[in-house]
Parts: sequence; C-alpha cells; structure tokens
Amino acid sequence: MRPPPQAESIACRGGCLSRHILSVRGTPRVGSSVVSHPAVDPRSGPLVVRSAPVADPGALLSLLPPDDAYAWVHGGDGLVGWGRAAELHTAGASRFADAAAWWRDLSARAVVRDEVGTPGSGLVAFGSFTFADDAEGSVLVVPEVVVGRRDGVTWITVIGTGIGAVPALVAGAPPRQPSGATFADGPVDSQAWQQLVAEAVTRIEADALDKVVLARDLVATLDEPLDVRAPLARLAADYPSCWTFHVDGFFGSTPEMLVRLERGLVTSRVLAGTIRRTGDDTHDLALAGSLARSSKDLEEHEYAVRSVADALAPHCTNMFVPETPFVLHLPNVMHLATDVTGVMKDGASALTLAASLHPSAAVGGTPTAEAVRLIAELEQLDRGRYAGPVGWIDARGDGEWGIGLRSAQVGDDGRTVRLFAGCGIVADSVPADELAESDAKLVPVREALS
Ligand SMILES: C=C(O[C@H]1C=CC=C(C(=O)O)[C@@H]1O)C(=O)O
Repeated sequence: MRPPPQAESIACRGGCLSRHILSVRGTPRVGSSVVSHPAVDPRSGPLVVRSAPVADPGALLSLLPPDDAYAWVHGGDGLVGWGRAAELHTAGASRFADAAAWWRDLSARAVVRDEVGTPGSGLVAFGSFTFADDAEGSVLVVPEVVVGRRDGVTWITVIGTGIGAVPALVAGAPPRQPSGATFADGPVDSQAWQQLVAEAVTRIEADALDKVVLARDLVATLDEPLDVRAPLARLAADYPSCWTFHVDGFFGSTPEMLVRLERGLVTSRVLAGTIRRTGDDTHDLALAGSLARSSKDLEEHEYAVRSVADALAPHCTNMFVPETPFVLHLPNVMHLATDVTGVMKDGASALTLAASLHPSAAVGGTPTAEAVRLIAELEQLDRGRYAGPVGWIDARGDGEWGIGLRSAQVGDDGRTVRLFAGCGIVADSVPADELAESDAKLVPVREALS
C-alpha cells in the first residue's frame, strides 16, 4: 500500500485547517430558517477534494475537535469529520428530494482525487433528516476534513476550494465529562403517555390500523454546555454493535440500519419487537427465547419487515428476506432483527433509498399514512430528527443511513438535551410494559450523560 502522506502535514487540527482551506458555504443558513431551494453559490468554484491513505491515528472519535464535529462509527470503523465546506438546510415533504438534487449537483461539479476508492472516500456529506415533513432541521453537511477507517485501511479526505494542506492527525485533549445531569419528563409525563398507548390500542382494536409507534421524550439539564464528544465516546464503547452518530447536535447510538448501499449491494437491518435485559445472562437467554416465540412481538416485527421489503422491491433484484428473525442482544435490550438484502437495479443513491424507506413501520406503523396521522394526533411531541434517517453519503451514491434511535438533540443553550424513545404498539400492547420498554431504550443516552 502507498505510504501515508507526510510531506504536507502541519501540526494542527480542525480549527486551524480553515487557514488553509477556504470554506465554501453551499447555501447560507439564515438563523434557523429553512432554505428550500438550495443551490451551490454560483460564485464559488467547485469543491476540490483529495483522499489519501494515512497511518492509523487511533480511535476515530478521539480526533474530533469540540465544535463542528460529525461522527458515524461502528466497532472502530466509520467516518468522522469536522469543519463545514458546504451545507444544505431543508424542510418539508421535498426535503429528501432537495437534498438528493443538491448532492448530485455538488458531486457532479467537484474536482476529486481519490487515492483510496472505497465507500466513504472522496467527497462525503453527513446528514440528518427530520421524522416529520413539517419539522425544521434536515441537514446535509460536507466537512472540511473527513477521516475514515474500513477493513484496516485509514484515510483522510480534505475538502475545500483549493488544494488544501493535509493536517496531521493527533488525538485532542479528552472531552469534558457532562456533570450535574437532571432528568425530567417532557411535555407528556409517563402517566399521560400510558394513556396515549391505551388510546392507540383502542384505535387498533377499532380496526383503524395494525400498528403505530408512539414516542416520548425526557429533558436532561446539565451544569455546563455539553461536550458531545464525551457521550459519543461512551456510547461507542458501550454499544460497539450500534452505529454511534453525531450531526448538528443530534447524537446517539442506533442499532437499526435503515439502508446501506455499497457497490450495488443494498442491506437493511430491521428491528421491531423488544424485551428488556435483566443483567442475569441465564435469565436473559430464556427471555431471548420467549421474545423469539412471542406472537405480539413477531406480529410487530412482521409489519416492519414487510414495510422495508416493499419499499426496497422497486429498486432491487435478488432480494433476500429471511422468514424468521434472529434475536439481537444489546446491553440494555434485545430485539427481534431481520437483515434484508438486495442488489440495486435502478441506480438509486443511498439517500434516495432512505427516502423511499422512511418512515418504516419500525418508527411509523402500518399502514404508514394512518399511523403517521395518529402519531401527529396523539403523541404531542415534536420528534425533530429522532426516528429520521441519519448517516452519510458519498459522491458515488454509496452510503449508510441509520434510523435516529437511542438518540438525543442538544438545545441551543448547549445545556438542555432532549432524549427520545418509542415503542411499537399493536393490539396486545400493555401500557405499563411499553413505558418500561421506553425507559430501557432511554438508558444508553441517559447513562452517557450521567
Ligand atoms: C422506536 C424505537 O425503537 C424501534 C426499533 C426497535 C424496536 C422497536 C420496538 O420494539 O418497539 C421500535 O420499533 C426507539 O428505540 O425509539
């Protein structure tokens, strides 16, 4: 393999890189307002992108500066980035189409020298999309620096308007740990939320729909503004089989891969059907067996698998949809899980696939339209980016989009953090059990803030 580039190394990290790379703002952000018809500023030249292998710099998350940092890591591999070379903010039902068009245009105009040639090298954007059409906050960001690792190969990508210097990669000082976290119910307290679950069961029994996912939130207040690198490091260490992410204050560790597209191969990990772990391995094994036999959970799972298979079918050939789920063991919960695969047939990008899949029945319900209407009516919660697609895309269209679960959004003051969790409700659901399940799903982020 080619030796890592050293000649251009300079002893600085994210912040001072901006001396070397002029930041092109793809679309200016005006306060928090939404740019619905984005275009790259025609006065700016194309983005100039260079990817090259580098020596292993250690844990990817340890490279992140405190601000403008992005992450998508899974068991040591993944992508981290910092700085903003270009960005798009969008909203509305057209948010995915806006983002896909912006990305196609930006990619087509970019000048790329990619010495790595793997999914995630070359031009890359991190993104996060809201669950609901009418929420603000969908974003794609192209960092100034991206560091990736995959199958033992580490690379750096530098993005700007000119030939940028390649920064030396050094771990920064350890992040400041969160302190003084207190947690309170969001606008709907746990008692009221159980009543909503009961109401959803009534609606399901009245045959209006088969399944609906209801979510709740917790509000954490910290002593000081959150250094998001601290919970990210904790989540990545505690949940290595999940995808730990951060985009624009939205962070978490999701076990659910909405869609991955790599060199024509499409995969999706569907989760639905949950049981809490007890901490006693023998007992948990017995619980895993009962989860795999539970008709309530199997029914809930089947809806989610069907929704994913149906949404992928128009884009794929050779689809494989296993008939029986396996049990995914996480430290806090176990889930029924199915890995759906297919071969891309129509050239759709990972982002277009994510748009076709969202919202799957793991976060919406069945039928989708009725479930989404009931969520809006009952939930009394602005989900923001929770349960929306979060991940990355490269210029080839390859990418990974997880579902933004086991997640939280940092507020503008930096000290307030909203944590989210939801549960699939079907005819047999029991409100108190669903509350306990949602508490278990809040554990990863809650512990990472404590
Ligand atoms: C909606 C969430 O989880 C989904 C994913 C896995 C299992 C689920 C369940 O069993 O209800 C949910 O469908 C969440 O974690 O907030």
